[in-house]
Amino acid sequence: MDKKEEINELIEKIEELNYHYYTLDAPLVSDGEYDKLYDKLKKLEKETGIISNNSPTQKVGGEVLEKFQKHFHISRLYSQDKAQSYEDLNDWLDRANRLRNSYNQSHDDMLPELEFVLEYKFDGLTVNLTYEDGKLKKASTRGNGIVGEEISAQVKTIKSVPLEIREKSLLEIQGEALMPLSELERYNKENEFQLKNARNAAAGALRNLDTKETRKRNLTAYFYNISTNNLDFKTEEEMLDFLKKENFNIHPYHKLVKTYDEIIAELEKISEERKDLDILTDGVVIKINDIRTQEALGYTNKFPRWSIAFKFEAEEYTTTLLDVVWNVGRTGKVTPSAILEPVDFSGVTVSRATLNNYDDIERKHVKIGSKVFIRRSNDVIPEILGVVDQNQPGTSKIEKPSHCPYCNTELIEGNVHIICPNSISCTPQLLARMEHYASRNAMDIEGLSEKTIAQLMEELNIDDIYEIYDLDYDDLIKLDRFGPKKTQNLLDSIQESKRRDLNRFIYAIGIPNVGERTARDLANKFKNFDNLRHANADQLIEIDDIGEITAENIVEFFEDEKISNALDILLSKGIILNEVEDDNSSNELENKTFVITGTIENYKRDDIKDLIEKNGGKVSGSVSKNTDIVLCGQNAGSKLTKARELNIEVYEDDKLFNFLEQLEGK
Ligand SMILES: NC(=O)c1ccc[n+]([C@@H]2O[C@H](COP(=O)([O-])OP(=O)(O)OC[C@H]3O[C@@H](n4cnc5c(N)ncnc54)[C@H](O)[C@@H]3O)[C@@H](O)[C@H]2O)c1
Ligand SMILES: [Zn+2]
Repeated sequence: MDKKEEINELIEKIEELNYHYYTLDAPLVSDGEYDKLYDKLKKLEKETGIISNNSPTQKVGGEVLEKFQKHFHISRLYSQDKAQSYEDLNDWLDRANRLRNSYNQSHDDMLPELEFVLEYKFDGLTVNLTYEDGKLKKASTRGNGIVGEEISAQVKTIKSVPLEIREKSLLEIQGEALMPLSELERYNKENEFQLKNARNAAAGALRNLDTKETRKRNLTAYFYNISTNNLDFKTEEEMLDFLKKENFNIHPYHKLVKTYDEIIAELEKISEERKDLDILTDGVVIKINDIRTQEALGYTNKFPRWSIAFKFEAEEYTTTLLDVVWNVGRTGKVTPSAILEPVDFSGVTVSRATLNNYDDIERKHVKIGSKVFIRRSNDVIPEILGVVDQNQPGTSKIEKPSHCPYCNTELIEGNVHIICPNSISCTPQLLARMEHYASRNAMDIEGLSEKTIAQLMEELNIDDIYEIYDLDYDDLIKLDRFGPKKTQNLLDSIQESKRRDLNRFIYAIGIPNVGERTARDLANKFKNFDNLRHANADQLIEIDDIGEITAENIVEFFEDEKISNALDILLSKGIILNEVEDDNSSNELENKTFVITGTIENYKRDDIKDLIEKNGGKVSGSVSKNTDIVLCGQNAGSKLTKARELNIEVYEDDKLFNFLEQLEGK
């Protein structure tokens, strides 16, 4: 195929994708895949010089739907030029500097050294608000940058959008409407109709004539730009200040930097932190701070020359679901795991994804052979967001298993999960229980890894945890990969694990719903294991964080004859539990919630968490109005910003270290 044909084909394909994305709010491919096609087109256009006015590279995407009133923007709205690498960013900086220098050579009113404001690139739907006489007159989508769709009623469902402001002159204010990820999760739990992704969920909500539906999605919005000739801002920062004073929601993250190195340092930080945010961001927008420089640099057909969007690696992809396998966990839960056509996720090949439970499969209409959207955040196993097309031909239903794939026992239906009730001899259950017992935060038996446990089960017929205490040198030395040293080390660590704190043991035996924290509470209250075994539900509920269900779980666990016998045998192996004494822990931090952020020199996060919990406090992963104190190390990011915003007490530097030392001294 010659290049011209290839260009035409790409244009056609991209136009189709644009239509599904911008007009229908239901994309056919992930952004990463779209960007690849787009970049290919740009490259071919550059190579051949054939650039049609109609090419998607030459215009802002998004046609208006008939069902909406057309809205003509007073000032044009633009897209953003993109940098996918530091090299691209450097090129942009060079260009901006060249443009500034050439301006300065021919003008007396010299432009200042470049400074940049960094903001999140919010991944939602652009909204343009028109204010006149201090009142919100109209709200519209961006559309193609010249004409958008009027969506005033829809935008007014966003509680934070001010209906009145103090400034009386005519203003157009741009921001991005977003559906918080927590809201997306809530919505999908509560509704039959499943939203696949927060970006399309926000766009679909605002471009919906039924404002009841818009309201149900609890959107939020962040604002970042004003187009006007009536106000005289000198810098981007001044403009943001103005927005803030007028009660627009502006994101607490915006940072003024001067050098390329500073920009890179921020990008590195944000690429990590954004994963903790409750909104989607697909990059950082880097804008020249000085407004006069912005004006001097101007615009292309499609974007400002004075700003650029640095895009992060895509987190979403599409691929085909090939099969579903069912795994059995420690408590007998049988959960589905999707086998995918391998897909390259910025360097990592992904071939599996979680599917939570059978309800999840049904709700998301996932079938064998479905083309699915998957999302990978942090390092966790990717999840399946939904299918591209519910009515895709050639797919087949995923059957719900009736018998355990491992032990063939008939499965029972739990609340949400299917359960294999054979806790005695179902291999994966046993293996997971033993692995949990031996894990670092439980009995901490070094060397007793999943792999070794599997080996012991298979070759020595170990089928309950107490049997490990009977192992001797001769048993182990004959196993594959076991030399004298490894054998002795494992025997030593098994011996050593016989003496542990009571709370570790309570955690290790795997009572349903009893995590580390509850185990500690139980140990503190009941002092020794016997008291706990004979506790009744009323006594258990006296503990703050234990509700009726957990209390019931605990009582049932100890009443179970098989469990009780196994525990008796286990204890008879010479396990000595350090009973909790009153002065062993303090309740100094009772009812206080802490958040840890940044790197704290000489301390591991887990250890700090331990210290706080030992003293009765709680540690949470995110800052909210329920946070009492934020412990702040180096390179702290958005959590710190949020803490300052909410006026939450922050311990850092000396104060932080004094506090930790005091706790350690307890
Ligand atoms: N999956 C698909 O099929 C498909 C199809 C079309 C487009 N897309 C996605 O959309 C992108 C192109 O869309 P686009 O042209 O709207 O550009 P864009 O979304 O990449 O960037 C421009 C937009 O960013 C917004 N923005 C967010 N935060 C901002 C901030 N702090 N300051 C300024 N602007 C901010 C503005 O609304 C602006 O219009 C593609 O790269 C792709 O990721 C995907
Ligand atoms: Zn089973």
